[in-house]
Amino acid sequence: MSAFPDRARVVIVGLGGIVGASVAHHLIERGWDDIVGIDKSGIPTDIGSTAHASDFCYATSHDYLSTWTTLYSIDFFEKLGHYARVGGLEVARVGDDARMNELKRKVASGKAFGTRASMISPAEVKEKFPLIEQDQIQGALWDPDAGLVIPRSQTVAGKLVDRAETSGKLRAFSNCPATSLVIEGGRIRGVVTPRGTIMADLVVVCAGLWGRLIAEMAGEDLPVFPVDHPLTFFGPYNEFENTGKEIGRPLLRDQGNSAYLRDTGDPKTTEGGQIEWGYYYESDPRLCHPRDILEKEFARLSPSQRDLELEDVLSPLERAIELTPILGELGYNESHSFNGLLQTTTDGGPSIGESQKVRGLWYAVAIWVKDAPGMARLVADWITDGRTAIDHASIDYSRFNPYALEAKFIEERCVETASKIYNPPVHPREPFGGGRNIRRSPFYQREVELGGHFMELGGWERAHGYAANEPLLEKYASQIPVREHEWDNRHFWRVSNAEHLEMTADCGLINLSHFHLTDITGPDHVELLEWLSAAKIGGDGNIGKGIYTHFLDDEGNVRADFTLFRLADRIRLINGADAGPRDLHYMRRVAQDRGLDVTVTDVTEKYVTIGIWGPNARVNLQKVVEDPAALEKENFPFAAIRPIRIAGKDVTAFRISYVGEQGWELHMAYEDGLAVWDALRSTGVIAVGVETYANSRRLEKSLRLQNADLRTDYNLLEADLARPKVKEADFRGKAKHLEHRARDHQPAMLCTLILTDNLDSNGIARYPVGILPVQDPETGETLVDELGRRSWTSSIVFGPTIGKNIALAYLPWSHCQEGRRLQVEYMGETFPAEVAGVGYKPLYDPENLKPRS
Ligand SMILES: NCCCC(=O)O
Repeated sequence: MSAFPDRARVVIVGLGGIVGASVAHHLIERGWDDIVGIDKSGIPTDIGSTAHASDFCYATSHDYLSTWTTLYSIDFFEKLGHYARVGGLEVARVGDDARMNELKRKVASGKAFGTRASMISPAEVKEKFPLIEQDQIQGALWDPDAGLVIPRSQTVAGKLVDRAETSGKLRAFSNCPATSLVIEGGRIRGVVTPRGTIMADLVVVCAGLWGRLIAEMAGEDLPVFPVDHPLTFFGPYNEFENTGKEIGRPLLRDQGNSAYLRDTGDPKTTEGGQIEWGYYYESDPRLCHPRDILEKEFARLSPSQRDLELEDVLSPLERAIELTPILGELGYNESHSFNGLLQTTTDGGPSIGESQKVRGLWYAVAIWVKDAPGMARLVADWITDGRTAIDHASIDYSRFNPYALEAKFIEERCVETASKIYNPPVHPREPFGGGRNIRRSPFYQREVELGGHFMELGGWERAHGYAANEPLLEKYASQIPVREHEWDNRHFWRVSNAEHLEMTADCGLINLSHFHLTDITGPDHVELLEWLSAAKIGGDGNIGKGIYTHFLDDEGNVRADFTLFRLADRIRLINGADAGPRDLHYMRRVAQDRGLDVTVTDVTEKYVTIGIWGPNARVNLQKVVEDPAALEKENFPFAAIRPIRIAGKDVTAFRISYVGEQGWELHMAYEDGLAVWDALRSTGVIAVGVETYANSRRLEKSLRLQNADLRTDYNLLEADLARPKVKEADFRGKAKHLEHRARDHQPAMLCTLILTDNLDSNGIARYPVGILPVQDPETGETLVDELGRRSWTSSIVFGPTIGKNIALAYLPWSHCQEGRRLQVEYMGETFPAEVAGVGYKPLYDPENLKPRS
């Protein structure tokens, strides 16, 4: 063993798990050396979740990033000779139509993201998996590429570490916990261990179940929580003895019963042939704070394998025996069964990326085995290049607002996500029930009185529509279909579409208090934003203007989309609630890296915003402002910002529109908000729910949303957001952007699609939600562009003014023709679609005359 080092380029905390080992491997692959890995246990770990994981790899999911990371991992494990591609089943029991529909949706997501999952009949299931009672099921998803890491991910972790050590680029130290971090001037300097302090430029925390304890050393928290997960064993099961098969049968998921099953294969190649049956406590998840995880010497099996009472799982086990009677025939191996700890998280995603507080401290926590090599590849690329092969917004630790890193919130949300690991299916629009009412606008009580239908974003309670507007349903009945399919209608309120139409005919107020607001001040604030933004920011002519622009990454791809106010002494960035926190941390880091003297401050809770839009926006606003003439078209040009006064309060009015109508965003101090709301409502203008703003009118206007339609997977020209001219000043991504402009066409374009017919095979009109693969009707295959990127609906909604389902999707250049016929797949059925516009193409008011009226 090498001498204990006192310095390294990188220290990995938690090297012994599959995540730590994979990070070491990928950093080395990206050219890093002088890496030290430490682990509080053995290497490979004998106490972490890698030591007991079931090692499933199912790639098919509704999340593109996790499909990508799992497919990458499968390939990685297979190349190492450690993957059994036995295939995986997910069954729907007779009577469980919700599960059956979910499986069909999953197959569609698989087609969108590139898996080979398909639906198969009960007879086909029986053929693949003879242990099943065929009459218990109505169908199944079959993924031929699902499988298991063999013999265990723990073995792979050991092998990766051995290889890395052999390369001379990694030194590994087991039984060496991190006891504190050395942090100076907001930067990581090293890790303290009982064996000595290792100074380092970078520290990557891969400590899995104990990750929160390491984050605490940096004064921050991770939104993750270990949760019990019963793993039970039945045997002996020696059907595959001497067959040479590591694993004999496909994997079986029975999510309707919150359970799964697998065999452990040939006893000669494993620990003895058994069947593993696993379960998730979904009605009563049992969290275990990392502080309460036992030390090794006190644990019966290991700290992450906690004792299990069979009675706790008896009733789901009985249901499992109905499906797979063999479980009742084999003996229960009590001594080998346990509650394995796995990580659950507040939003289902891991915590990856640089610390919010300490530069050079990175987290890679809450990663399942199936994603570990893929996530490690992203981490290594991110650390090395500042970007990753696919957009990483959904895993970035910077995505969390401060309230989302508080203990109570973490616990509430983790309980909720733990209760939804398998069942019931999660609707794409499903709001969280826990961790609510964190942020309420000053008009919240008024909205409650109006019968607001609330969902949450960025901690804000947002009304998507108001019961008080239901009388409008009669007025617009012919334009607002009743959604007969429960799934299409879930978490949707028909009144929202009536509000949409009323705003179009007259005027409406929209509560936009959820905007994430960041003030950038200091001598270099313009220089920072000039460097980051594609639009020109500097120059006195821009003072008093609102500017819509983007941050690009070094590849010229879109990483942020927002408006900003160029004020005399500051820039205020107005951002989506979802995207804002990441952009705030990004600006701070870039300013620091470039040595700029700026202060970046989150002012989200200090100000609120109301939108007033519609053909009568001006006349209504003129009724309550102190100087009505100032609102006249000639006095208040489009995109201008002007101070106005309403109800004796100072308001910053911004003439802009995300809903394609005449009107303003009105920004004011939080404490002035209620008076302004009441004054505006006194004119008789209705409150319009945020559904119109965020979804229905947005898509009628072909407007793009960051983290849905805009991602770093596509460039600014593909998103059709490039300006006519490129600004003089240099900016991040400019060189690549110029290269993109020089092409005669882009590999793909973000297009507007309409569903030309939405009747399903039962004659029911459908209003699809979620991810739908976009296919060529000739072949039935999902479209793929020349860079291998697949086409799916990044947004989809019914537009009541247009009377059709409208979607946005990136299409390969070969299919970018207006009128081109396509199809989309939803719940096992295909619907004809058509390209309504290549690139940015509003279907409502295509000339954009209304906002400028
Ligand atoms: N803990 C076992 C994982 C099972 C699954 O991936 O469904």
